[in-house]
Amino acid sequence: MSKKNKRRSVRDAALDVIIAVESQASYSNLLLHHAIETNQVSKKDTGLLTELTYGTLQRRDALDYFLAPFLKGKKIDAWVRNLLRLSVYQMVYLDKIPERAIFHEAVEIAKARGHKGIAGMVNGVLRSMQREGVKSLEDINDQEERLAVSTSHPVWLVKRWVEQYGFDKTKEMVEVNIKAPYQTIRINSIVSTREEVIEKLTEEGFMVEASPYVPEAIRVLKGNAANSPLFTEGFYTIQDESSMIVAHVADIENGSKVLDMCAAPGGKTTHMAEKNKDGQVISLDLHKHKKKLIDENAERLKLKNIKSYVMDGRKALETFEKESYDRVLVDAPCSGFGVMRRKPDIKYSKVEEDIHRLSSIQSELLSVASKLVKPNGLLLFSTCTVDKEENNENIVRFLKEHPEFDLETPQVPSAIQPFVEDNMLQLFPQDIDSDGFFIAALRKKG
Ligand SMILES: C[S@@+](CC[C@H](N)C(=O)[O-])C[C@H]1O[C@@H](n2cnc3c(N)ncnc32)[C@H](O)[C@@H]1O
Repeated sequence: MSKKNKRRSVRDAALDVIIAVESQASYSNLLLHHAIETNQVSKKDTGLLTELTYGTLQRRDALDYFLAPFLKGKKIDAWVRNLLRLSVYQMVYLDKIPERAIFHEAVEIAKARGHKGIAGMVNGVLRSMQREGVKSLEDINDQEERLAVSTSHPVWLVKRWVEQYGFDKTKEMVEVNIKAPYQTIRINSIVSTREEVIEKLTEEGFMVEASPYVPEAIRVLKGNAANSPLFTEGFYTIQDESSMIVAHVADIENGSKVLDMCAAPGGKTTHMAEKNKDGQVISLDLHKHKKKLIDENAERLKLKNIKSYVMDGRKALETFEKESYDRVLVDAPCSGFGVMRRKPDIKYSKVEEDIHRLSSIQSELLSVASKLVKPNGLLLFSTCTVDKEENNENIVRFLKEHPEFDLETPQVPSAIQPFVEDNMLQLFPQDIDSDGFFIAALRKKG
């Protein structure tokens, strides 16, 4: 079969990704990447595929709110609900797609996946919505609930954030969370400079600019940097700007012994290894398939000073010697509320109980890490989440239980300094238009 024959309509491909995300088969970014890589839609349609998939996932609750009066509690299959969501997303939020094209595609997909009866129902719902218009979000009286539905965040999470950070900050955050993120890359300082990479990518037709916040970061405004040969040749790594700040805070002296306890896929391990050419980085991860990602990244970036192990960080003391590392990083498993822009499924899969469970794992990892740091060494704690229980409160408790540590002012790039508060860095996604992220640096007394 020729490649052309294998191609499917862009909306059909988007629907598959949305259905798989809902059934928790995988993360949206991985599924979307797979659909593009396996050439399911033509190159020119990849932008639309991304927009339809992310848009529908990002706005799920608002779309359900618009659909509810037309479904009148009718029981429908998950794929039909998702087809309706996909169609309503285009009707309400995209103005370049003619409604007749949306209806036609929806009916064709419904016929192909179901039968004529379902196609008729889908057509009926969409045409009624077109005729009668959608319900206003202003009809929701409670302002926190309105904010939650209009930006499709769980109500409990919006209420929790309002309590922790106030209404205005929460509003800014949830509004940014539904905007498309752009890609950023971190140059490999061992093989190149930021200027050289910018020049080469521009020659290849990418639209890029230097990050105003992180010295080794480049923002990719047009194009997918994973498709450039420079990526395969190890000139850079795809990584969010917020994540890059960790290696700055680690303040590594070349020749140090570094332990990264939760290291896969190796974003921070490789960054720290680049800053520690004559030293060593030991990288642990709980999962075998993830350790492989660390090794692949180290090889691609031509870094020889990384040694990885499959290991539960909480058991690291059974293998590694006490007080033998200059730097220990706990880039902990977390609720991931800072990366909802790139992984919208996080909004629908996490429950409040996850926060308590994760916070206690983080605390266990910190406790083990504290024993592995040398006197005068630094213990670094980071998460890609926005939640006080997982972040600030873990650090405050740690300091109470470990008087041998002091909380140190984190050494962040100068443009990030305004965001440091009480010697901890909690970045919100709206701060530098990047992932929400938390970092604390704990110095073991000499
Ligand atoms: C936030 S991610 C790390 C991202 C990584 N530091 C980077 O910059 O690319 C957390 C990682 O911790 C791993 N993990 C979860 N629990 C762990 C544990 N008890 N010990 C070691 N690794 C763990 C997960 O498999 C996941 O890869």
